[in-house]
Order: sequence, then structure tokens, then C-alpha cells
Amino acid sequence: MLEISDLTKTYATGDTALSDVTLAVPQGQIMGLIGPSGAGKSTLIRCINRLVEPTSGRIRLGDVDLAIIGHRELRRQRRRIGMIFQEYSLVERLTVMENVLSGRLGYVPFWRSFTRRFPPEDIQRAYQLLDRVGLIEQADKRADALSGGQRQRVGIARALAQQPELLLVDEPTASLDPRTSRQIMRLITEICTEQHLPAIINIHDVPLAQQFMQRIVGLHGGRVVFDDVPAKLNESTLTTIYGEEDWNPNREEDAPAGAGSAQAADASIEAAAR
Ligand SMILES: Nc1ncnc2c1ncn2[C@@H]1O[C@H](COP(=O)(O)OP(=O)(O)OP(=O)(O)O)[C@@H](O)[C@H]1O
Repeated sequence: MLEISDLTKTYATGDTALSDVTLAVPQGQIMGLIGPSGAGKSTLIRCINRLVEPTSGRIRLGDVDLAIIGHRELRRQRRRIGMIFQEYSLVERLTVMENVLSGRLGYVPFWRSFTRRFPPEDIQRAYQLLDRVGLIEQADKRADALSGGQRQRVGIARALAQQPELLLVDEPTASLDPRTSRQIMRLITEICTEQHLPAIINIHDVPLAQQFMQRIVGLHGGRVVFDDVPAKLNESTLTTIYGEEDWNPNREEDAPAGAGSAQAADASIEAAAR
């Protein structure tokens, strides 16, 4: 269980990116984070593993308040949090297998990581993970020889190699085509369900979020302005999150007489999600 309370982040520039954010993510829940550019989504994800230092507030993962621990303890605690990034962050010249094993670096002694000698059980688990993400045939290929979708699969396997208790996922499909995006989102959510792993997924694509998330939190100006099931996203709630916009591509001329605008928006969002 992750519990964030009164989290505020003001950057040195004076920009307040998060204001009093309070939310809890229970075991096994897959939560989508949406909101306009600059709403604070990346800042929130990065505060949780302290890539960005929170200004105030609490971030409890189980018994530990991640917001206040010192750097040595933070290194240990970061093992509990798997990260999946938009830009994959693979080591290009290393093989797929070596990239997955790098997820274990926080666990092996320094001399082992230096010589890249991993225990046999780590290697066996890495093969299992590569099999799970559909890349077993590519294990010995260099990362730079893979497609974007394959690279993200390596990123997923690497995060899981850590045996995390929480997954933080920052725009995992932003560089991928619509079909590959769907496949990657399906893979992440299936694995989270299998492993009862909670996840926070920063996602720009609202239909994709609606299709795959169990819960959606909408940020606007650093504050939580929506926190509900995806079915509650409609024209009115989308306007609260993103601001005034015509959400229905088929408005007026195509809408059946008497159809409420929110219903029409729902229908178009659902259609887009199929
Ligand atoms: N390193 C930084 N220094 C100063 N201000 C920053 C920094 N990073 C982000 N900000 C500011 O914090 C606010 C939130 O930014 P953040 O990147 O978290 O938003 P976001 O919702 O992830 O946006 P996007 O969807 O465009 O990635 C913005 O006003 C941004 O300008």
C-alpha cells in the first residue's frame, strides 16, 4: 500500500508543481494519472522515488516514509519501486539479457555488479521474465537492434527483475504506435494483476487510460481534481481536468436528437477506446 499525504513540491524556480496531494494506492490497484501538460504528473511520479525531492508531505510505502529517509536508506528502499520510462532508458550497447539483469544491480554486491556476475537464480528469473514479455528469442540481441515496442518490453522485464512492491510508469507508450501502445498497456496491466502489484501510470492517452486503468486520478495545476473509476470520465469531468474543450468529434450534426452532450462524449470516448 502506498499512502501519499499532503505532498507539495515547489521547485527552486518558485513553480509549485504539486499542492497538498493526498492519495492512497492499495495493493494490486492499477491507477492512471492524467492531466494537462504541466499539471504535475511527472513530478508526482518522481517525488515517490525521490528523483525529485518533495518540499513537504509524507510518502509511505508500507512502514517506510520515503519522503524523509536519508540517502543510504533511500538506495535500499528504491529496490522496492520499479520504474518504467517513456524513453526506455536501456543501455544500448548491452544485450537484452544484460539490460534485464541490470534490474538486479541494487541487490548484488559491488564487485559482482562491476564484473556483471549475477547469481544463477537471477539469470533464471531474467529468462522467465523475458519469456513472459515475449522476448526470449531476443535475449542475446543488443538493445539498439530492437523496435520501440520490444525496447519497452525489455524495460518492463528489467523493472520486474527488481521484484518491486510498486511500479511507477511514466508515459510508457508516448513513443509507440496505437497498436503497440495497446499491447504494452495490456502487458503491464496483466502482469500487475498476476503479481498483485500496485502501479501508478502517467498516461496522456485518455481512451487508453479508460480501457486499461482501474482508477483514474486527474491532476490540474498540481492538485487532484478527479479521483474515480474510468466510467466517470465524461465531458464535464474532462473539462475539470483539462479545461474547456469540445470533447466530441461528432458534435451537433451527427449526434442523435436529444442525446446529452455528456452521453455523446462518453460514446465517442468508448468508441475511441475499442
Ligand atoms: N526541474 C524543474 N524546475 C522547475 N520547474 C519545473 C521542473 N520540472 C517541472 N517543473 C514545473 O512543474 C510543473 C509541473 O511539471 P510536470 O513536468 O510535473 O508536469 P506534467 O504533468 O508531467 O507535464 P507533461 O505532461 O508535459 O510531462 C510545471 O509548471 C513545470 O514547469
